[in-house]
Formats: sequence, structure tokens, C-alpha cells
Amino acid sequence: MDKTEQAKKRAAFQAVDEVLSDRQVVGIGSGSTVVYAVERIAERVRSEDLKITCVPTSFQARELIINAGLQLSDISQHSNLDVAFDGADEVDSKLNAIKGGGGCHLQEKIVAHNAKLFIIVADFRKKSKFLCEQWKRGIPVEVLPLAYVPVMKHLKKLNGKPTLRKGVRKAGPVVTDNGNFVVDVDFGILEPDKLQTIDIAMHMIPGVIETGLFVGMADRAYFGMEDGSVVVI
Ligand SMILES: O=C(CO)[C@H](O)[C@H](O)COP(=O)(O)O
Repeated sequence: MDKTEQAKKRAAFQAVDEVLSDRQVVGIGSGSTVVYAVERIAERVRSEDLKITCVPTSFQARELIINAGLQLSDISQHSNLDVAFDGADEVDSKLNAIKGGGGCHLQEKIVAHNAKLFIIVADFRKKSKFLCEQWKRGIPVEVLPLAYVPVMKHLKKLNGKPTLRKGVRKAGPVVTDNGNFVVDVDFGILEPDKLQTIDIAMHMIPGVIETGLFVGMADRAYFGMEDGSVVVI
């Protein structure tokens, strides 16, 4: 396992060990770091006989839950979650985050918003002072397919540089689990006090379904560092 994978695993394991307790309803995020959180939840469920109910944020999360033998529910049956564990593309020093590198931020945001605790697990590459310092792909925005052209026009008026996300093997745009497109918008480096204004402005554009800016949502972030430590903010 390389250094980055080890860092992801350490962060996820420590977060689950410190936060998870019996009889919780737990949101399961998406991406590669959350895989380790699910691994640790499943280990603890088995060894401590915990009663944990899991709410997925994506097709991937649903499969992770099922394959780990955990109890699967959904947000309509369990809309009051105790905690949600999720990865992030970048986290600033005030715990604001960019999510949606994997295109799952709509369901991730719904689950995080309905959780008492929202815990981010990530490796050292995701820890920044300001958002978009290291993450150069822009803010992921989920967009209604028929509206992507006018939405991109209006994102440019906000001084953003929008790009329609294209598939790697698939010809044409990436389609989310919800049947929508993703537009990645580059606004340059974003200082914490600018985030809410820009997020509200994007939400005001008809056709924008959800942004990957998670402003003031995270309660804690666990970063696996290169030196083997875990930094918690
Ligand atoms: O927001 C996400 C998916 O929509 C992921 O949590 C984010 O992309 C981080 O993924 P990884 O843990 O693989 O770095």
C-alpha cells in the first residue's frame, strides 16, 4: 500500500474509532477514502456486536454497505442521522470543503445536512489554508442536463470558468447517479469569507441543482499525514 493509501486508511480508521458508537444511524460517503471507513465500521460491528444502520450517498456507497454485510437503509427511512463519514477533495483551515470530484455531492450534501455530526476523512493532499489552493479542477456543480448551456453562461457572469465534465472512457458528458451533468467551475483561490456569497449566487441560477461547496458543514476533519500521524481539525 503506498503512502497516500496508508494515510487515507489511518484517517478513516481513527475517525471511526473515535466517533462510532452503538445504535447509530451512519451516513456513508463516496470515494476511495470512505472505503476504509466502511472497512473499519464493519470490523467494529462484527467484533463489538454493534447495531449500526447505514445510509448511502451514492451507488458506490450502497454497494460498499451491502458488500461489507452492513445494514442498508435510505434517507427517507432514516432522515435523522447520528453521523456521516465522507471524503473531500479539499478542506480549508475553517473546515469548509470542496466535494464532488466523484460527482456524488448532491446526495452527499443531503446526507451530511441531516447528520448531527459530519466527519471528513482525507489524506494530506486535501489539507489547505484556502479552497482551490491545491484542487485545480474547480467547484463541481450538478446541473439539469437541458439547462447546462445557460447555466454555464451565468457561471461565467459570476467570473467563473466553467467546464462540462466529460467521461474518460464514455463519449460525452459524465452523468451523475441522479441523471444530471456536472460542470466544474474555476473561480481561482477562494478565501473562507467569500464562499457563502459565491455558493448562494450559484444556487440562484435556475438549472443548478447542487454545488460541491460544503460551507460550514463539517464538524471535524481527520487527515492522514505523510509522516504517519493523523491531524484532526
Ligand atoms: O466528494 C466526493 C465524491 O463526490 C469524494 O468524497 C471526494 O472526491 C474525495 O474522494 P477520495 O476519498 O477518493 O479522494
